[in-house]
Amino acid sequence: MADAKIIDGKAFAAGLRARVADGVAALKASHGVTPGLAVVLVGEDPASQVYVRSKERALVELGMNSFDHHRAADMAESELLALIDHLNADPAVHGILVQLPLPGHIDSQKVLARIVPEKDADGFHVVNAGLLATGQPGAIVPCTPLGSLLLIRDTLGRDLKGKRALVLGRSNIVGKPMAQLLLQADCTVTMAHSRTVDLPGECRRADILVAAVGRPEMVRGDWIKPGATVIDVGINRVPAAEAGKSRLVGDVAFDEAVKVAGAITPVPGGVGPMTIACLMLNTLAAACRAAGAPVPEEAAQGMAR
Ligand SMILES: Nc1nc(=O)c2c([nH]1)NC[C@@H]1CN(c3ccc(C(=O)N[C@@H](CCC(=O)O)C(=O)O)cc3)C=[N+]21
Repeated sequence: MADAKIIDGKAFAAGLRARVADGVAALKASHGVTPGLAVVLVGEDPASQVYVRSKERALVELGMNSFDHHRAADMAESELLALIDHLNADPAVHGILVQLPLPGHIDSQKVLARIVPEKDADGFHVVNAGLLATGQPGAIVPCTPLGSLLLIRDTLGRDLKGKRALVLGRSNIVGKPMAQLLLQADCTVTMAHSRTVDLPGECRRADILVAAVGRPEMVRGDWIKPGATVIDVGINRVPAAEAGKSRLVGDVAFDEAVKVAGAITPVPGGVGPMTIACLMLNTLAAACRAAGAPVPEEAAQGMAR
């Protein structure tokens, strides 16, 4: 069999960013509103600094306002909550992102719960999780699952009815919302995790396999149904052959899987760039809702807007 089609998330994300930039320009023209995202970074973790910088760059490129709030790792939880309150009340801020993980002395759930749901650009607030789970209008969908669904629809077409989907991983930020989106799209959804009996067998039944467990190259080629669509959410840094160097690998053993799958996302260049593009889309959507303008269809994914 021919090798799988490699799903170019980087190219799709570039197209999505261009559509968001058009939406930003249209909202400025129609309502005089410039979408703004506040990015809150606590501490000096180098990986977090890289992500935050790429988010800020994307915002400016797309014509949006970027409000940076970098704070020391030892800031008090009460100070962070006060900053969130301030951003909640600021009409120029349409989205708020608190970069995770937070330092250990800060309760992340408490901080995320403080963001007003309408400004929760990550879609992590329990209100947004609940709106998504119950299929109600106005849900902000988490960026990585949203980006993954856009790639799945671009590969298989809009109609995913009756397909068997398996989500490997049950986190609140990827696995659970991914399963909700696929269910909303009329897939038959299985959620698998570390305690699943016969993980390879479960995976082999899936027409759509989404791997989000954070274990480097855990999903092997013989776990994959021939022709399946494989979405690899994992971004794992592992030692490279050359001493002292590292490389990025996904949760899927790509070289094996590419020989079996029908289509597969690479790491890097797959889901990662979609996460940032969808953060831009969610910020635009939040600004549209705040202004009473129509919300882009891509942000809603078939749910009521
Ligand atoms: N509140 C919050 N929201 C997040 O969305 C969030 C977060 N905290 N904390 C950290 C993780 C991680 N994350 C990534 C985004 C883009 C890439 C990405 O673009 N990756 C590139 C490669 C990057 C590289 O080369 O290092 C790729 O896969 O092609 C990766 C990881 C968002 N996160």
